[in-house]
Formats: sequence, C-alpha cells, structure tokens
Amino acid sequence: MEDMENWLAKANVLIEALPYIQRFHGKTIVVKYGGSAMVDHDLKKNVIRDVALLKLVGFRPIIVHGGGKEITKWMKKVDIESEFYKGLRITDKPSMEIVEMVLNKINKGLVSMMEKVGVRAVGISGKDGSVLKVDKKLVGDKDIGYVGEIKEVNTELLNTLLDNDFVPVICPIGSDDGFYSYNINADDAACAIAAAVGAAKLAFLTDVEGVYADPLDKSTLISELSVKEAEELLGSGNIGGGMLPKIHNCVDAIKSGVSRVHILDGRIEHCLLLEFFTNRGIGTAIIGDEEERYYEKNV
Ligand SMILES: Nc1ncnc2c1ncn2[C@@H]1O[C@H](COP(=O)(O)OP(=O)(O)O)[C@@H](O)[C@H]1O
Ligand SMILES: CC(=O)N[C@@H](CCC(=O)OP(=O)(O)O)C(=O)O
Repeated sequence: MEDMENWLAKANVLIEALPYIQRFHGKTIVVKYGGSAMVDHDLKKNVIRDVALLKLVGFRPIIVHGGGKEITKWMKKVDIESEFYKGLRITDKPSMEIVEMVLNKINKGLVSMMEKVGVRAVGISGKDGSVLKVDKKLVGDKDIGYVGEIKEVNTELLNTLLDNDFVPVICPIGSDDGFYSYNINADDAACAIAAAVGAAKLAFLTDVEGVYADPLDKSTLISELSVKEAEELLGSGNIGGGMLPKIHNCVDAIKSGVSRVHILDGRIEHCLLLEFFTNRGIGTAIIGDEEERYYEKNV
C-alpha cells in the first residue's frame, strides 16, 4: 500500500510538470551559473544533471558561467590581489591572463560533466565565433582595465549549436575590434545572450536564497520584484557586491523582452527543477508587470 502511495506521489510530480514542459518545449532558456554556487562538487553535478534533463525534455538550454571565486583563488596563488569596483574585477594585463585561464578551465570541466551524463555540450568563450564583441567598459569615469562592455552578441554560432542539439556552455570573455581579450561580468554576459537569443527564461544560480530587502535580515527575502520595485531597491543602498550587476541585468533582461528572470539559490539541490517544473516559487522572480504575476500563479 505504502509502495503504491509512493508511486502515485511520483506520478503526481510528473503530472505537475506537464504544463511547464509544454510551456517551455522548444524554447531557449539561459542558465547563469555563478562561481559562488560552484564550490561543492556534488552540487555542481546536480546542476549539470538538471540542465541535462531540461535539454532532454525538449528545452534549448544555454549555460553561461562565472567563476569569480576560483579566479580570486588562483590570483592569490600568484600573489595578485583581487580588487573590485562596483562588483566588477579591476583587470590589468596579468590578471586578464589568469581570468582567461581559469574561466576556460571551468568551462571545459562543465562540458565534461555534461558529456558524462550523455548530453552533448560545446564549451566556448565569447571570443569563439565572435559571440561577444565588446568595448572597454568605463564605470563613470573610472578605468577598471580590461573589462568589457558588450556591444554585440553574434547568435549565429549559438543557434548552430542549439539547432544541432548541443548545449552551449559559455564563459564570459569577449574581444574588442582589435581582437584583444576582455573580462566580462558573467551576469552581463548571460543577460546580453538571453536578450539576443530571445530567451523565454533567464535563471541566475547564486549562493543566497534570493534578494533580501535588507541583507542583514534573512526574513526580508523578496519572492517577486517588479522592474519598478527592483529599480527602487537598487537606489536603496541595500544591494551590494555581486548582487548589484545581477539586479541591473535582471531589469535589463526584462526590458529587452526576456519573459521571466529568476535569482535562485544554487545551494539548494535541484533548484532548477523545482523552479521550472513546480508551482512553488523559490528564490526571487523579477517580473514585468501585474499581468505576469497573475499568469504565473495560474499557469
Ligand atoms: N540585498 C542583497 N540580497 C542578496 N544578496 C546580496 C544583497 N546585497 C549583496 N548581496 C551579495 O551578493 C552575493 C551574490 O553575488 P555574487 O557573489 O557575485 O554571486 P555569483 O558568483 O553567483 O554571481 C551574495 O552572496 C550576497 O553576499
Ligand atoms: C569583470 C568581472 O568582474 N568579471 C568576473 C568574471 C567572472 C564572474 O562574473 O563570475 P561570477 O559569476 O562567479 O561572479 C570576474 O573576474 O570575477
């Protein structure tokens, strides 16, 4: 009897997933996998398996990954101190070399994990196929070195990979018109790519439950944020560090036509499956308007 109940519960989980599978079937989705949520190998394996499942039920996933923590670790090994300005790494020439080596290493590691679970993946940087063309980024009038502002996303290679059943795994390095390498914040890269491919959803996996109205008070977790509320929050002084570029990018992504943007806790096992296939909202959803709120609850 108990066995029967267990089986029925499992069947119900699959049935609950049905409308979501229908909604996203054939749609391109972008998963931004942040370095903060990559520290545990088992969790990493789960994230990759979740993306593999999304692929196998007919979605067209693209992974854009970061690796900020790993870069900082390797910089320390060669006695380079990491410095950030408004959440962005100040990147001189020697730092750029480390950034590129570390991100490429992470990239191929993720590809191997994906291939191991039987899903074909291709790892590229934004330099391949000129996917990410950049100009040097200035923050106000501050020069932060070889940091790129994306000016163009070439989707040709991405669409070729997606159409041929590969999962593109992209690390955030781009090139300028002179083909010099630039370090790009991975949230910027994910947002620009999601907008360029017309993604139906952009999910940021990070190492917090979601966005807090007050980062010192965990009870202030926000489950839904409209663009207007997100913009107000950015001006409140309560958003700091890596969350700054993330929320700016969430707002930009919605404004560029990405329907759903989520910030999820990558430390929760299978957070992607929970977000995509169930109606328990986890993390923080950034949404366009009241109608979207209504639609999500009634899907
Ligand atoms: N209001 C806030 N709500 C949630 N996290 C915040 C907030 N302000 C700052 N943060 C910080 O932002 C971090 C997430 O950004 P980041 O470290 O760049 O992650 P990732 O590597 O996933 O991009 C969190 O670990 C948290 O310390
Ligand atoms: C310009 C800039 O800050 N680039 C980032 C690129 C990696 C990244 O964004 O990684 P996370 O997603 O793990 O933060 C950096 O050098 O850390």
